[in-house]
Amino acid sequence: MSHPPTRASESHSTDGLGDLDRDPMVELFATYGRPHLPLFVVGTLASLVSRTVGLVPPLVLGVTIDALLTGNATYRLPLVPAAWLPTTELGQFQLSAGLILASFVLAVVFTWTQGVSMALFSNRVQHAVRVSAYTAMQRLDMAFFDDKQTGQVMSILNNDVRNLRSFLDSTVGGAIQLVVTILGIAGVLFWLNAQLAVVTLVAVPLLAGFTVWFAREIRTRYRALREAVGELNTRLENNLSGIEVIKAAATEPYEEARVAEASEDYLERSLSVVRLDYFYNPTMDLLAGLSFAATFAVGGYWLLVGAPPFFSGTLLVGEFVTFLFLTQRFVDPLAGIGRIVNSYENARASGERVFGLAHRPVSVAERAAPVALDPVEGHLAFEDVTFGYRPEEPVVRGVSFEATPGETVALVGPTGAGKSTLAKLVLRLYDTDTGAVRVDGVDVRDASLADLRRAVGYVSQDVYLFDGTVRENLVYGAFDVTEDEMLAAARDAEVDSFARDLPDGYDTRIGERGVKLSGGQRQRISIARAMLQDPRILVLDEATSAVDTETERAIQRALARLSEGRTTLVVAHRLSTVRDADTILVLEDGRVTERGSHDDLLAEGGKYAALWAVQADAAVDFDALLADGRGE
Ligand SMILES: Nc1ncnc2c1ncn2[C@@H]1O[C@H](COP(=O)(O)OP(=O)(O)OP(=O)(O)O)[C@@H](O)[C@H]1O
Repeated sequence: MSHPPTRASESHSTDGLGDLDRDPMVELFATYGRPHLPLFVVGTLASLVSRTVGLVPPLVLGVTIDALLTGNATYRLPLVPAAWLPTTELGQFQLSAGLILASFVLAVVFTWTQGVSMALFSNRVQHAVRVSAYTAMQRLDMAFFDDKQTGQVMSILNNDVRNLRSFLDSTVGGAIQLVVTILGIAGVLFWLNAQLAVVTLVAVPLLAGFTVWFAREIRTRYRALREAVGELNTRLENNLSGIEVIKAAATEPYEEARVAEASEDYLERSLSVVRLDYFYNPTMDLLAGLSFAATFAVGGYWLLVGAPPFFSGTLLVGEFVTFLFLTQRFVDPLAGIGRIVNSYENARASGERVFGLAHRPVSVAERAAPVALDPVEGHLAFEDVTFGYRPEEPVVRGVSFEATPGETVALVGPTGAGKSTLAKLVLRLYDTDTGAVRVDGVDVRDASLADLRRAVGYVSQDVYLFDGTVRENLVYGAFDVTEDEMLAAARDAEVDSFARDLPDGYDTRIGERGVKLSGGQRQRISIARAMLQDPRILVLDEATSAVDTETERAIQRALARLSEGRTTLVVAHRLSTVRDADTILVLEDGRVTERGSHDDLLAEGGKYAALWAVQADAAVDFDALLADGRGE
């Protein structure tokens, strides 16, 4: 399973994503959260108010007990001037009951406001993060996509982005409430009885230290887990795409085992998170419980026996009840810190992956001031080009050739010789290691990428069609063509003949990747697409797969119409294409070993001539012939 590193992974760490220069969570808030700050502020304030209001019932309860039930103190409410308070006991009791009721109603209203604001905030941020992660992904080098499995990228764009949302939605609100509650209650506890508060808070440093350890431990486990989600997605995505092969080869049990293996790996890593969580959470609960028990023991002793050693003053029953209520509200959130740290670290691992896409350096990028290629004449030149997918293993070596506008250059050679790679270099899907590819004399690295790719039409070996109608696929990339132009191209590319017979004509949906069409039909749609793009330079990677003679002829006619008057670089598998080319390059192991027109090469009597002499079929078996030529 291990591959030697390629360009995509050599300069990067574990997962081939870019290194972030700041914490992913800072990036999340500073870049994506900021535009929706009002929602966040409303949510936070609502959360603060609902928590503060929540403190009212225990305070009122304590005061009521001490003033009205035990009669140990006068009826006093914090922050309320004594003159405003009722003087009769019944009036005071009614005020207490009213305050308790009002505080519950207000808490509900503000909790609702907080929930709605945070849900809007998190969903909007999710949308912005997803769109920007997609944009970042799209600009990455082809080398990234060669290396990275679709499932991994999908899991970043889907699962990891969603993970960030659920963190913002449930955890951020919870964390703010928690901080407010802990700080607020700690303050009130000190205000009520500083000596007893020390007993309650003595557990806090322990809890904090333990939580820091937990956060560190769980971070690496979450990173591994996010990776495993990607691996599992990759497996599933591969199998869905290859379902036909699986069924045809009857490899269902084998694939089930492979999916089970990936799922088990995911399970293992989830469990490693869960195990840590299940050690941490009860320990936190225990420490919090001890803090409550200690408060109860010390306060109870104080009430029953008198001030314990090192303590002074008196404690009232109502005060103690308030204190215990608040202590309970203090220790519960303490125990909840774990859930928040957990969710934070999970989101952080997702954030690293999502923002890693944007921070990944791109080598095939436009210069600051790119040269416009508009209009294009169509002069194409390769100057001593060397390129390898891994720089130490060149697959194109010192290739030079030139095609003046309107000329056709055919590339022939055995499989793996580097023909398709040369074709891709014209589009600048990769950058050359040495030498240069020039269009109209401009090095493609200096040219505007959009101009370059508009100027070069590419009909690849494996035609990719999008799920959609025939019409949508025809006009893909040339969206503003008229109906007549579309129909003319469809006729020229011999699409019209079959499109009209489809159930809904041009509006027939062709399925994912165009599965509802035959290979030859897909090929012709891609030729029509190139016609509508009307490029000055054409790169044709002829399909090697055999089609029937009639289809073959239709494709040939379509290609001939398409390449008319355009500079054409064709990876040729058919004699007709080769014979009519202005220049033929024989490529072997990345090098040009013969070059010239068909007649020149025949006269030369080299490998091409030998090949031609024995070639009887329409498709050329360069492999066998060149092997014969070498006397192997
Ligand atoms: N994306 C890639 N990443 C790494 N290596 C690649 C990649 N694409 C092709 N190669 C390797 O580069 C070499 C040249 O491949 P290329 O597709 O250019 O050959 P070709 O002459 O077009 O072959 P064919 O006639 O079979 O299409 C091969 O050894 C191949 O394994």
